[in-house]
Amino acid sequence: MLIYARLPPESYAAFYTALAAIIGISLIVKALRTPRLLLPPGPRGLPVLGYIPFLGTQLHLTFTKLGDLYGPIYKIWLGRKLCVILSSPDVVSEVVKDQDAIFANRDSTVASMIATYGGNDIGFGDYNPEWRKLRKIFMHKMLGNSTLDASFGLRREAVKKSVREVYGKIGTSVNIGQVGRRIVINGMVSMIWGGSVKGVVEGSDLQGLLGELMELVGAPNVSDFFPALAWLDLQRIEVRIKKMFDQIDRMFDLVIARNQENMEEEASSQESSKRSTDLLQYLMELKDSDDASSSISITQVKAMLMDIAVGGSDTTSSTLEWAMSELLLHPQAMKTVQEELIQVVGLDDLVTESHLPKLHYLDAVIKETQRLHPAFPLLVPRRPSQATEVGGYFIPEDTKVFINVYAMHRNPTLWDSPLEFRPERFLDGETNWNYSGKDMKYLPFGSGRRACPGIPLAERSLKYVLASFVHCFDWEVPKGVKIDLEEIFGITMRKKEPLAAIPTPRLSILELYDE
Ligand code: HEM
Repeated sequence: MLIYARLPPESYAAFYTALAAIIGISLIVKALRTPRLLLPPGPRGLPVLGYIPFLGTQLHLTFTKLGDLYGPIYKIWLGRKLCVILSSPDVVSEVVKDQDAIFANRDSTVASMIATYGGNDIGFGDYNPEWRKLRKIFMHKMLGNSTLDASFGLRREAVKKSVREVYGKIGTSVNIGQVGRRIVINGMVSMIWGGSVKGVVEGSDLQGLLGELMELVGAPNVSDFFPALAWLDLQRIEVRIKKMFDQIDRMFDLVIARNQENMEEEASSQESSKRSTDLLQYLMELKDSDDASSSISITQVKAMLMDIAVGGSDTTSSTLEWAMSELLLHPQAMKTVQEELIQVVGLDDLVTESHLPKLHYLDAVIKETQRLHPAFPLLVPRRPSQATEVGGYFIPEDTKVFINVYAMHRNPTLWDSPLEFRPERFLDGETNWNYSGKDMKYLPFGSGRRACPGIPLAERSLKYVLASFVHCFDWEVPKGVKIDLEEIFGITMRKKEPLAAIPTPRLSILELYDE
C-alpha cells in the first residue's frame, strides 16, 4: 500500500498497459502454437443445398465411393446439416470406444421423433439416466437368457406354423422374404403379448404398417436438412408417418386394455398362478411398480413395444432372406449346412433351440451373410454432445455421424477376397468372432453404449428360422430365374428383388410337417 501510494499516476497507466500487452502477446503466441483443427475434407456440393442433389438413392454406395476419394473420415453438408462419415477401424474406434459417452446421442429426425413417442424409447432417446434405466430393463430383464428360454415355445409355434404353410406349397414357388417376415413378426408378437392377449393382430396388418413406418423413418427429409422449413412438411412425411403411427398406437392401446382385463379376470378367478407371462405383462408390472429405479410410464411401455416391433422385425427377416439367397447361390455351402443339420438334429426330428449351439457352420453362414449384407449398412447415426476431435479433425457439437460398416466389411485391406461369400473365414479357429462390437472391422450390430440390445434374440431367431428352413426343405430356384444380390437402401438394407424358391420335403417322417 505504501509503495503504491508513493508512485505517480502515470506509472499506473504504464504498468497496466505493459500488463495488457504481455497478456495479449502470450494469448496470440498460444493461439499460433496450438494447431487449429480443421473440419474433415469432403466434396463441395452446391450453395445452400450442399450435397443433397448428388446423394442418389443408394446412400451406402454413394458414401463408400466418397470414402475412396476422401479417405476414412470426410464430411458432407446436407442443407444446413453437417454430416461426417467414418469408415476405418481406427476412426470408428475413436467414436464408439474412446469417446463413446460423447457420441452416445442419436441424431433424431422429425420422423424418428414421431415413431418413438418423442424419443421416449431406447433407439432414439437421449443418453441420460432415464435412457439407461430403459436399456437396462430391456437387456437384462426382457431379453435376458431366462426370459428368452421361457418364451421358446412361442417362437416354436411361429416356426411350426410357417413350416406347415410352406409344406402346403410344395413344388410351387414360395416368396421366402414374405414367409420369413411373417414368421419373425408372428414370433415377435407372440413374445410381446401372445401369452396374455390373443387375436389382436389377426385382421390388422401390423407387418404392412411397420414396413411403411420404417420406410418413412429412413427417407431423407427436407425438414431435417432445413429445420426452418419443417413446418411446411414439403414431402408430407410428417403427415404420413403420423397416420401410420396412430394406427399402431391404437393397436397397442387395444392390446394393453385387453391385457389389463385378462389380468383382472385372472386375479378375480384366483388363477394367477396359471397365468402365462409375456413381455407386455412384465412391462405393465413395472408401470405399476413403486420402485423408482425400475418404474416406467405408459408412454415408455408403448415406446419399448415399438422398439421391439421396429428394431427386431425387418432386420431379422431381411438377414434371413440374404442368407437364403447366398446359400442358393452357393450350393456347396448349402450342402455343408444341411449335412451339419443331419448330424446334429437328424432327419427324423425338427430343429429346436437346444440344437443351435452345435450348429457351427450355420453360425458362420449367418456371420458371413451379415458381413456382406449388414442390416444397417451405416448403423444408426450418432451425434456428439460437445465439440470434439476425431482422426485429427474438428467435429462440432450436433454433427450427424455415420459409421459406414458396409464399406469396412468389404474393404480388401481388412478382409481377404472381401466380395466372396466364404463362411469358412469365421471358422478360422484363431479369432473369437462374435457380435460384441470389440473387433472394429466387423460391426453388424454396432458397438459401444448404443450397440444393438436385441442381439440375444436376433441370434436365436436367425439361427432357428434358417436352420428350420433348410432342414425341413430342399430349395431350388425356379427355371429361368437368376438370383441377383441388388440392394435397396432404406433404414434397413433389403434385397431389391424378392427371393423366390421351390421347396421339396427333406424330413423322413412326414407327420412332423403337420405337428
Ligand atoms: C438381425 C437382426 C438385427 C440386427 C442386424 C440389428 C442391428 C442393429 C444395429 C446395427 C443397431 C445400431 C447400433 C449402433 O448404432 O451402434 C441396432 C440398434 C437397436 N436394435 Fe437391433 N438389430 C437386430 C435385431 C434386433 C432385435 C431382435 C431387437 C429387439 C428385440 C433390436 C432392437 C434394437 C434397439 C432397441 C436398438 C437401439 C439401441 C440404442 O440406440 O441404444 N434389434 N440394431
